Amino acid sequence: MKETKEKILSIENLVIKFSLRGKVLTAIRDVSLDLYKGESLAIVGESGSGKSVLMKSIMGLLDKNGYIAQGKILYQEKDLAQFKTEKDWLKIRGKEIAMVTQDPMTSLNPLKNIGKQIEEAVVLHQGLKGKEAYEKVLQLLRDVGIQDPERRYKQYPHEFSGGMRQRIVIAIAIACNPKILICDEPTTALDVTIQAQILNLLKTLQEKYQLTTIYITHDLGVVAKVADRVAVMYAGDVIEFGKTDEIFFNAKHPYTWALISALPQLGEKGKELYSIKGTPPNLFKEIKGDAFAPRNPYALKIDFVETPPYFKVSDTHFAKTWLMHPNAPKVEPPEVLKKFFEEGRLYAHGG
Ligand SMILES: Nc1ncnc2c1ncn2[C@@H]1O[C@H](COP(=O)(O)OP(=O)(O)OP(=O)(O)O)[C@@H](O)[C@H]1O
Repeated sequence: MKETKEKILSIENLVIKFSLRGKVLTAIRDVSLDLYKGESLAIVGESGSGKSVLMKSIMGLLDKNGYIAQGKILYQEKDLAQFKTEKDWLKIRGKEIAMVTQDPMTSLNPLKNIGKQIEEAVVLHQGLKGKEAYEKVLQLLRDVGIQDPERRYKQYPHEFSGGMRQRIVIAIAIACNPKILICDEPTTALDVTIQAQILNLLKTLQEKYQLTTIYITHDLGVVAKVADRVAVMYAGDVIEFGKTDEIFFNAKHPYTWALISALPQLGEKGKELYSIKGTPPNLFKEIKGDAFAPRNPYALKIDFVETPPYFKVSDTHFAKTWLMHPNAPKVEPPEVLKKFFEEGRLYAHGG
């Protein structure tokens, strides 16, 4: 992480619920999370763990049946959780906090050339006009690695490959001069080589435009490439967070162990890749204790009764697991992980 510790966004005790056919589902359960200026934070977790809902809440994009039941989202001395109208959100969305999603086709207009689409953002958010706006678009196209921008300006989304379209969406996001860029599975729909190029591009732009970035992903490979810090979500809660090395090579929550064990790099030749057994809890019901307990081979009795607090691993690393309690039995991570942790720590410290 960059050495600045200035907070740019603070989520405090956030609870988000959805009304569905007369019942209530709790998608975010008392989440607190700080985002620091200039950093790149990855939010990881299985499908349904609440990553997208959490991000949508900071952009005012929750579905109509969703609402913030409790908590704060503090940004520049404002509590975004209190925003009620679209007018409020328009001051933040795009302008201060922008988002790049998995499928660029849904954010691009198929009937307009891409130059005009980027130019609209430049005119609206940077107040440029005419030739100046046009030049800015060309510069943005170059910034996102699109060659021959004068010719490309006039082309339509269908004339670009998936990777190129993602670059255009990134150009539109950057055109708004946001402070925070949320990348929601930005490379999931792309093939592996293109994925790497897009991630490199995002890293370069983060430096150039001094962006704070949040990556939502279930791909720990992406995390390793781009993130300074990682927050691991399970069933609507952040169960562990820390610097990327701390999460990769010194994880403490058995759910994080399970996520890392499922990494393809850890697969043994001829053996099926590890996958987490069981299913996440029903979010319509109240969750008692540690939500992961029923799937956790290391679960203690207390895990089924009481929610663990955050235990401190280091100044930057916290884990919500009773295994960290001083009186808990000493439990070693799975064998395959121990080896990975040891080798990783050596590598991470340059030894
Ligand atoms: N509009 C909605 N109505 C009811 N439930 C919803 C709604 N939107 C999201 N949810 C529920 O909230 C929970 C969290 O969903 P979310 O999309 O944030 O998960 P995710 O971690 O982003 O998953 P994925 O990786 O699949 O995108 C899920 O149980 C989901 O079914």
